[in-house]
Amino acid sequence: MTAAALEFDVTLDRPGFSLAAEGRLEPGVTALFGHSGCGKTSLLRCLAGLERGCRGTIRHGEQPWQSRAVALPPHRRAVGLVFQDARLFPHLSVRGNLDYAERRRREDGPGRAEVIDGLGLRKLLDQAPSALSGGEAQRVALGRALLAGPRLLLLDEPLTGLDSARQREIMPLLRTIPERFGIPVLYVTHARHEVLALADRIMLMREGGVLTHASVSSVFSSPDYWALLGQPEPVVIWPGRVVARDNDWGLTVLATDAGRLRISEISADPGDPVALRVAARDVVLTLEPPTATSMLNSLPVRVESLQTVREGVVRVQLGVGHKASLWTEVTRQSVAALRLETGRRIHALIRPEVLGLDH
Ligand SMILES: Nc1ncnc2c1ncn2[C@@H]1O[C@H](COP(=O)(O)OP(=O)(O)OP(=O)(O)O)[C@@H](O)[C@H]1O
Repeated sequence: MTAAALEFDVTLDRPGFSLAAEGRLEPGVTALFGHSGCGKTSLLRCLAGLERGCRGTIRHGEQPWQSRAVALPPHRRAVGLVFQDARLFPHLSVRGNLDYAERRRREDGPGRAEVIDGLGLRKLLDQAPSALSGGEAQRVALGRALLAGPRLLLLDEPLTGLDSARQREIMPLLRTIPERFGIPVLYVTHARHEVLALADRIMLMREGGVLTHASVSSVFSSPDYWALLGQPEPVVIWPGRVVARDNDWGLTVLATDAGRLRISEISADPGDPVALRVAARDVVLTLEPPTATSMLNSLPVRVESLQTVREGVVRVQLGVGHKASLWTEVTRQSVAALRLETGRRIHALIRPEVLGLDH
């Protein structure tokens, strides 16, 4: 399949609501996140060609899907859509639902066996949709969308309504889709943990517009967006990579912009990418690097800024090396005891949490 980006600049006007959204979706998972009613589903419907009132331009690679002169109908856009409810054809078996999608395929796409085995559908082929659990039905819906050979996959809260065990079952499958099939995936969700576990980038919407569109790590690490993300405390996301396993101690060593970190062993191999979340509460400040502590990671840091956020509580921004930063919150008493001021060099003990791995 050709991996091409989707570019759009669209508007949609409804009584009491206006959408004006612009962006470029590269292959990979982009989470579409924002408060209820900000226009996420409306944008998805515009891209899929389902909103008659949608104006503007949409282009997939070199192919215009919408312009002044062109308005490709939904079935010519090769868009795969999966909603919160699986919407399978009830009168067809799982096999029948998949056959239908394959017959509609216009161009090349993933192989039938690859989709069936990749999503664990083989045992379900002869079942009726009414006999499937919610998680199974969503897997079939994904399989059906992929077999139609989509150039863009639009997922509208596909995990909502599933219990956490079923979510854990489907998340790793969703994560592999862009890499395996090389298509952009736009993923609407209200769940922060899904964004952190699945997405490469996040498109943050507010009141019908795109507020920012950038890597998950840069958006989550920026205080500007914590309120909209519903982020309860300061946090940074550090992209990293596994560099080694320390089998003697059952540890995994990671390389990050903040330097090498050690964490409890995870099921990842050297070279694998990982994302680390470090929240304010996982950071402890100390004047000297400790000689022995159960916190595995001690980093030299520099105080970048201090801000009183609540009575007696001071938020401290720390620089780590040249590229990484970190937040913590301390009492006024600790500010005095550690003599914290901008530019001061101290040490931070941190306990990073690894994101997006099922272990
Ligand atoms: N079919 C419709 N007719 C008229 N107004 C609509 C229709 N669908 C949605 N709206 C309105 O358009 C606005 C955007 O709705 P949309 O469903 O795109 O938001 P959303 O961000 O997907 O919300 P949610 O997170 O609750 O699903 C809202 O004000 C909504 O009430």
